[in-house]
Amino acid sequence: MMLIKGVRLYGEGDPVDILVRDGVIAEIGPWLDAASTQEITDVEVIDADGQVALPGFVDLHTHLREPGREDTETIATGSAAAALGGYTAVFAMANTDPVADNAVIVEHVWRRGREVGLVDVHPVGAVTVGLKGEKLAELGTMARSQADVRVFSDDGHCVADPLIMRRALEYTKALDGVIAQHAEEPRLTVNAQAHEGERAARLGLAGWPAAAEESIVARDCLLAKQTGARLHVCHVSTAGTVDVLRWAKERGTKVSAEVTPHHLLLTDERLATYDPVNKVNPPLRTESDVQVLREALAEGVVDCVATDHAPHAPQDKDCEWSAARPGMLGLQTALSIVVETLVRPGLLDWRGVARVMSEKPAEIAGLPDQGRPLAVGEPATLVLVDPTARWTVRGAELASIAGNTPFEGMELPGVVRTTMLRGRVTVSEGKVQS
Ligand SMILES: NC(=O)N[C@@H](CC(=O)O)C(=O)O
Ligand SMILES: [Zn+2]
Ligand SMILES: [Zn+2]
Repeated sequence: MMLIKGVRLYGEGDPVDILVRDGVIAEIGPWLDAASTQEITDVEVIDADGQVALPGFVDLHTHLREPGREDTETIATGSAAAALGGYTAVFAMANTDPVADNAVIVEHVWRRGREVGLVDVHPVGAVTVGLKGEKLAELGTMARSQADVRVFSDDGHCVADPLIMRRALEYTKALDGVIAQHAEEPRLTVNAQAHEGERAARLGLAGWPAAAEESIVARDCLLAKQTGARLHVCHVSTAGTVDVLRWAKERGTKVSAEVTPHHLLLTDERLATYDPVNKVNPPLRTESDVQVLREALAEGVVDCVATDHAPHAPQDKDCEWSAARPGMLGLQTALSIVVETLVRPGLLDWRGVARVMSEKPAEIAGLPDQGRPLAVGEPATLVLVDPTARWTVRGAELASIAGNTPFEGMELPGVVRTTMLRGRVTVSEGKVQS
């Protein structure tokens, strides 16, 4: 049994205590120890004075690199990074080696996640065999496997062929699943290295035009509307995509969308140093895109935050810009970036943080026991955040094997003190409990 003392639920109202019994929130009230728990021995007390309690975060977009690139991240190290970031569930993208395009691989990832036990690891199934975009993978077999796959994505690649995309949407509709699309028209991004605009031109980097993203999002929204299937748009990066999403939602399309922490904070101004730590797909965009993305998230046109946590080995990052792989770490810095870019400027309150980091992603993925309200009878799957403390990001100190963070040296607000998964403390005072 556990007693969490002195937290403010969703950062609202007076501080309360939360009694956790058998993995469930058993009681919530002021000064529980004085009354109901008086005779109870064996109570572990968590002093959370001044902290904010939120439902555990859910990341719809994580690259765990196992199997295949265990030199950069494993299910164990990625799970630790996730728990430290306040996450209780993550969706592991399918672009592993071998690709997670069949039941054997997704069951392996699922089982390994359970063994580690720090967060619920849900494998994402590939949409097409080998992410090649040519032939649908066995979506049904993955859905019926132990891993119970409901989110399918070729992330890293776009499902570019409109006919394959349409079939995939029809198929996943029947499975009650969702396609998460990496929206990038490949014909418009051949050799692309940076956001197409003034800065890329000045730096001599080939451009990745906003329209390469927006045209695919528009096309897929039309296909989703026509098929009645659910579409999720990965890592939205442009103001134009927000316009398309707003239009599609207004006409009743079942579309949801995520934005990454880095697209909420960083711009292509970063590229001036040619440091590949800033190379990511889709690329960092402009100040006005960043502002529009923040407002769209606050408003709900963009539904949630997803990290696109993408660990890479030093040899794939500490090299010349054009040779470097795109992607950056995200799990341990996501909350702080959301606090910095949305809570502090007053665009989102803590209730809103719970919505965009926990409730919405759980709903999009169809998870019944994540993103639940903090209420009696609900699973004790939650995170306790110190809202006023600050910390300095050091890539080498993060739990990931790789260290490629663009936030190196930044001092950020919001510190995760405790993470709890169904009553089990996975992080205590910022340390993983394995
Ligand atoms: N975001 C990235 O820049 N890279 C991702 C792939 C992806 O999300 O498209 C990766 O797997 O490294
Ligand atoms: Zn992607
Ligand atoms: Zn990704």
